[in-house]
Amino acid sequence: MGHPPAYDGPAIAVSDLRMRYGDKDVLTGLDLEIEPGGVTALLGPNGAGKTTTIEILEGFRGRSDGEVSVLGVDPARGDEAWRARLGVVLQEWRDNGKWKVRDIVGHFAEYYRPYTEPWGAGELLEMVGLTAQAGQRIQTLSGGQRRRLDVALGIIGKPSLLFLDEPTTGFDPHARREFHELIHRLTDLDGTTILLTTHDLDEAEKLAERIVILAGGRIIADGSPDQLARAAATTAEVKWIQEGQLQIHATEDATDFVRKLLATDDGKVTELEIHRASLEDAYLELVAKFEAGQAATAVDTFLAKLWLASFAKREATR
Ligand SMILES: Nc1ncnc2c1ncn2[C@@H]1O[C@H](COP(=O)(O)OP(=O)(O)OP(=O)(O)O)[C@@H](O)[C@H]1O
Repeated sequence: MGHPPAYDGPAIAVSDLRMRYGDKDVLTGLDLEIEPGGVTALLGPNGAGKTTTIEILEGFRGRSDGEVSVLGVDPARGDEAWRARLGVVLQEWRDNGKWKVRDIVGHFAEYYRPYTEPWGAGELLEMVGLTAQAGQRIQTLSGGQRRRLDVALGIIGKPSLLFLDEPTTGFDPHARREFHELIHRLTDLDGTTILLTTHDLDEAEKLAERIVILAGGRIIADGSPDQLARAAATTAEVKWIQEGQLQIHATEDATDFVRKLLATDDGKVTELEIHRASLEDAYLELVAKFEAGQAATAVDTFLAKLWLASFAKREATR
């Protein structure tokens, strides 16, 4: 009654999305499909285009080219009823700090009422852990409390799809943990799909069942935290000193390599070390190269590591 018809396609479907600012290509052909339910993290270094992507999906930003469907609607043509099915938590937004927490929640609830039955202020503030702050002015909240209010305002209309842009930037470890607990609580709500952006791999691994890595204008890796970790962990780096020289060799079978090395070294190998690359190593290297302005090399190296790993896996299953 008054509610939009149920939609049972993908929550998000993006095909060959392109975005160019002036003469700078930020997205160069992004393909992404997200089924309803669960948390997906869009992970990437600063400047990779995460905010651009999420703002296009939210309908806040036009695109240069490509097909985009969010809850079955092109965001460029989304109406108010469509918007009311989305929850949006921006990187930061300004409001009047003199408002009381309970009052701003009530104000936002009214916006959604023509389309849906919003959360009541009491239960919503309880859910985000702000009951004690209900009568406080926004300007007196801590950073973590402030962010929880942002989330409360994002979910007040019981959205089918919630966007969170860099939700924990600037948090201390305690606030971050509390926030992660809040997200886990939200995913227990009926069928809410969450897409969040972060540049922190640890956060993506803790929060999301699917991690999509964006770099160099496109998606360069996509999988569960476990799948990506396994893909990155297959290659090992063997380091040793021989006749005063540091030697390094990358291999998928470190045991076999070391056995052969020691069988023929005449006792000259010292300081032998085996380091198995982790997803974190691969990702940190990607970020460092990206920040040094070597976007193309960064992506190639990262892909080589994951490719080598998936190739090794294919060989092993033959
Ligand atoms: N309105 C704009 N005009 C011109 N360039 C822009 C605009 N918005 C973003 N950019 C550029 O596009 C690139 C991607 O920016 P975007 O904010 O989407 O990246 P991001 O991955 O969200 O980064 P961060 O993690 O730092 O928020 C950056 O180089 C940025 O400077």
